[in-house]
Amino acid sequence: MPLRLSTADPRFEDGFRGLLHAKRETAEDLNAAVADILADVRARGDAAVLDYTKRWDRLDLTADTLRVTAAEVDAAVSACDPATLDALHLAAARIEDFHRRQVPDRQDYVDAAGVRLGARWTPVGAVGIYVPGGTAAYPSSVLMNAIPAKVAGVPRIAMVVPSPDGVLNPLVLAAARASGVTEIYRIGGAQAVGALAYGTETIAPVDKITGPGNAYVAAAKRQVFGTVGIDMIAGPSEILVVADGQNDPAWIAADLLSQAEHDTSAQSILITDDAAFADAVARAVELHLQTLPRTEIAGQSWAEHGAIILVDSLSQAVPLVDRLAPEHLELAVADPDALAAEIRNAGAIFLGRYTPEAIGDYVAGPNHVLPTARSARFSSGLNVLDFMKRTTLVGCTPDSLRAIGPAAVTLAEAEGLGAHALSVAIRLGQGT
Ligand SMILES: NC(=O)c1ccc[n+]([C@@H]2O[C@H](COP(=O)([O-])OP(=O)(O)OC[C@H]3O[C@@H](n4cnc5c(N)ncnc54)[C@H](O)[C@@H]3O)[C@@H](O)[C@H]2O)c1
Ligand SMILES: N[C@H](CO)Cc1c[nH]c[nH+]1
Ligand SMILES: [Zn+2]
Repeated sequence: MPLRLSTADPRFEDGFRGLLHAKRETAEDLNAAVADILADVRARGDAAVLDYTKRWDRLDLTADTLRVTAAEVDAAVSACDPATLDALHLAAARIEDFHRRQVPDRQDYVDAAGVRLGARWTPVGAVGIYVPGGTAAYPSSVLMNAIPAKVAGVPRIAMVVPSPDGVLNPLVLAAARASGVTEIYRIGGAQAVGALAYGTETIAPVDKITGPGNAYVAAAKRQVFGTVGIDMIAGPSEILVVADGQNDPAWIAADLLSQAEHDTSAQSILITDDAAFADAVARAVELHLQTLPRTEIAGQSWAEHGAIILVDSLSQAVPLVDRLAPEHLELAVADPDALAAEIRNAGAIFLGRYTPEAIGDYVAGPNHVLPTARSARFSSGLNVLDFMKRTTLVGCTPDSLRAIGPAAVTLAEAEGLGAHALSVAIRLGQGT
């Protein structure tokens, strides 16, 4: 049974702290194991990557077979069902269209003192995309990572995907082709992250690594941060549905299970103001679980991390939503815009009864790589700017330097930094 809570519950006062994912800590021994793998990859390059791939993915590669060839990608694309490829291309086109609107304009102006100011955006030079492949492969996640990089203008997009026992999902390779990936390596885990960060004889280092993965991948991304940039540490999926009693319970139950089926630690929560509806959703979840394919994962997730919260009125949902800061928020209510306007913290909001979260996972257009574990309080989903850098521009003339330079000299002297003061003053004819 998932947790049943109401406003009468004493835990309501503290925002149901027990529901928050505070326990998702990486174990120290896992961190140590990952540090060893990274150090080994740094020291031994390809040889270390090949050893770990043999050990963890049961795949005996050589430096020559690490990279997936263009002919293999051709064969994979031919092996895909045409209708599935059509769906993939529709998704890719919609995702690209949405992300194109995020490309920033160059900003340039001359201020009142005559100083030229501005900022220019340049793409990251090389990006590594991690595609998890141990137990489930997500072609949609390839699109969501690679397309914003392509739209940003990143010239080199290197993808890594583990190939346990030599098996690669053809649709993952088709997605790579559809989204502008320039090279693919059949490796995974911490060793793949290390290869992308430090480079090996075969794999040139990248500047930034994005993409989800298991605990080893997440720990490796944390440890290489600084050597390279990373996007975020995306944890298990989360869905929070705020629904009134006018919804079909079977629809809402399916929505809750859509994220529960990702992972046994995924979190699915319903907040409603209708007790009879809450009961009906709980029953509908049990019914769906009898027929769905990933029922073991979804059932465990729902039992251990599912919750139904009964509130007196839906306005009481607002502070709870903000406190839980969910990755995905569905507002299945009559006026979703009014409720959305009240909410500060959510990775993505799905408005109205006809907008299931799953539409955003695949074809809506916005990115499905979103902040989890309450990080929507301070961060946003993956986007084009994650693949670009902003460089500010300043240009003074003799006159504009004369206008603002003396204040810089004064502040430099106040900080006791003589060379700073001199480098301005000397141009004003004041230094020696
Ligand atoms: N948030 C998202 O958008 C999103 C999308 C897809 C997947 N995911 C998550 O990604 C994860 C995928 O995990 P996965 O395991 O299936 O694939 P994975 O590709 O992340 O990990 C597989 C690799 O883990 C390494 N590994 C396994 N056991 C190891 C050990 N004992 N020591 C060292 N390395 C080891 C191996 O190198 C293997 O190649 C899941 O947690 C899933 O929820 C998240
Ligand atoms: N919902 C996941 C992110 O939390 C992304 C995904 C991929 N495929 C299906 N769903
Ligand atoms: Zn999903």
